Amino acid sequence: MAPSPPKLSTLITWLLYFVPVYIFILDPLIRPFFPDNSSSSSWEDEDGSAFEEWDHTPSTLHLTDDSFISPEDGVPVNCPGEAEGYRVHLLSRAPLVLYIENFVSSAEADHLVDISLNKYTPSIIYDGVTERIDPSKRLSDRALLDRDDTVRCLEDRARAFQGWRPHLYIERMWAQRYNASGHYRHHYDWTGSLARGGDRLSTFMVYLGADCEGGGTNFPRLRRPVGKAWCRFLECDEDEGAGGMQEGITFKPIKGNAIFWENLRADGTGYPETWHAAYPVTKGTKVGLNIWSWYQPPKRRVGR
Ligand SMILES: O=C(O)CCC(=O)C(=O)O
Ligand SMILES: [Fe+2]
Repeated sequence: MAPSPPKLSTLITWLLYFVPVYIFILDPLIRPFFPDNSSSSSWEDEDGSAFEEWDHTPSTLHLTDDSFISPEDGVPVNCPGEAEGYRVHLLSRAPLVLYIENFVSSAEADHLVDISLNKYTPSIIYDGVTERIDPSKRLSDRALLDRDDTVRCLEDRARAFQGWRPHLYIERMWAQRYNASGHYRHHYDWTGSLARGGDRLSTFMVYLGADCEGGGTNFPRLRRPVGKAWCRFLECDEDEGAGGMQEGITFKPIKGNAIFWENLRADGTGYPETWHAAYPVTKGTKVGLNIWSWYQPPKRRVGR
């Protein structure tokens, strides 16, 4: 006698078991074998328009080009005005998000602002094809910093912070200045371009100048840690201007402090949780410093 087909109720029961097994067990297991770089084509702003944030985009990634990255060229590191040390606080494990108090000293911050003056040009965005100025998405000025002693010292600090990780390249540093109404809409710093030669593994967002109101750095997909301890660094409901309306967490601009986060998972795909924005400055001026680290996977030797 042919076996009778399973009853509908049995099928539904199987499905109810299968869905959580797939989501929590099978999918995480097979995901590393099928890296999802589709995120590279989903650079979407909240209004649904394609939007990327590159400051400088080589048509092919040349991580040896010293107009784009800061090669380790053996120049001895001399750190004028360096602070005693910094303090690190863990905000999230995956993605790794760390808050660094006193990452640059006040003297270093002032020096970096000084050398950025007279170098500012309007910040651009890049949509994968053309670079353009679009103040509705990014309204700020940026300055490429010369690699003087302080900048080299900071490159060295950023490398050390990341354990002198091999295959990591520090991008030339840009200062970014926001005056009143300056902002940067939500975006990722990564692009899903690892297979094409490299991607931004990590970001240090350093506050060099914070004589401003507003201008917090918002991560709508990160959750605020419990307790009040983080309210020193994060907008909390009682903070004026926080308004209780903001999604996720918002870091207050505090001179000398930095947020560090990893953009890429171990398999090279980007973390959606790193979606972030610079909220509008409502008064005064904010100056930030981006330190981006690129990762370029080692090339496999053929025939071994
Ligand atoms: O200025 C900020 O708070 C964030 C800046 C930023 O996200 C960027 O320049 O990529
Ligand atoms: Fe960013």
